[in-house]
Amino acid sequence: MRMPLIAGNWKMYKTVPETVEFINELKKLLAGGTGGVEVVLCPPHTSLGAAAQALAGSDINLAAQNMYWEEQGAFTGEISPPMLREIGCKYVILGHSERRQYFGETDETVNKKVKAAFKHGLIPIVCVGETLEQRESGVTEKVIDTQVRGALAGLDRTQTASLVMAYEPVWAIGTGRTASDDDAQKVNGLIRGLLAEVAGREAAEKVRIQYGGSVKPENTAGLMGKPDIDGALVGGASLKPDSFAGIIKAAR
Ligand SMILES: O=C(CO)COP(=O)(O)O
Repeated sequence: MRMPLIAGNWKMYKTVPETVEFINELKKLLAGGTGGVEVVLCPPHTSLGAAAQALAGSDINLAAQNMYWEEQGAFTGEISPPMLREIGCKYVILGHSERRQYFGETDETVNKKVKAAFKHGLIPIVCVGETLEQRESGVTEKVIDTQVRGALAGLDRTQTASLVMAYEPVWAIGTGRTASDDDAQKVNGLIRGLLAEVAGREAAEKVRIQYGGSVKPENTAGLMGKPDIDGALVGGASLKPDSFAGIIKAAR
């Protein structure tokens, strides 16, 4: 059985005091435990240290939203995998559509980052997803195929089995327009099939594949009821402790 994984991607929101306040509130809301659901918070880099301290002793894990692939060097403005490990991250989101769209990330750079994550003991949450234009022109499957194979090129089976995938259709991000449960399942199932092709069925069955795009407490249970949807990567609804806790509870 795959343990559901609910991750809150805060994007470029929350100062340090806001981060600490959120975590203290969330811990109260989840005082009875996370109920067999793995919970991950992905604050901006500036809040990671404070988040790690506030989360100490809880079973909530920490993720970064991005990183560079080199260990150190003259790369102004970048953060390395060992720096994320040192500050307490277990996961790192890689290849988010906003990184691809606004910061020039490609399947090649995502692949370098995925390999660097594994080298330094971080678990990548690899994001893939089509734009509205691509969906409407009928190339969703092709886009997902290219992104999945590109991101995972050169990984061994053990690495592939341990990563997390997130299907985030770009047209559903921040728009209030969620993919239907069936549409999300269709692409998540496609992703699992691709994982089986590149790493074998046994590895593919271990991978948690999240859905992301306007996830809210009200639509979580329907999505989670689908066989290949193993969690959610939540943006807007992860910014308030009560709605994020509502999603975690609905995923149980
Ligand atoms: O991009 C997302 C999570 O990474 C989804 O964002 P929203 O939940 O705000 O649509």
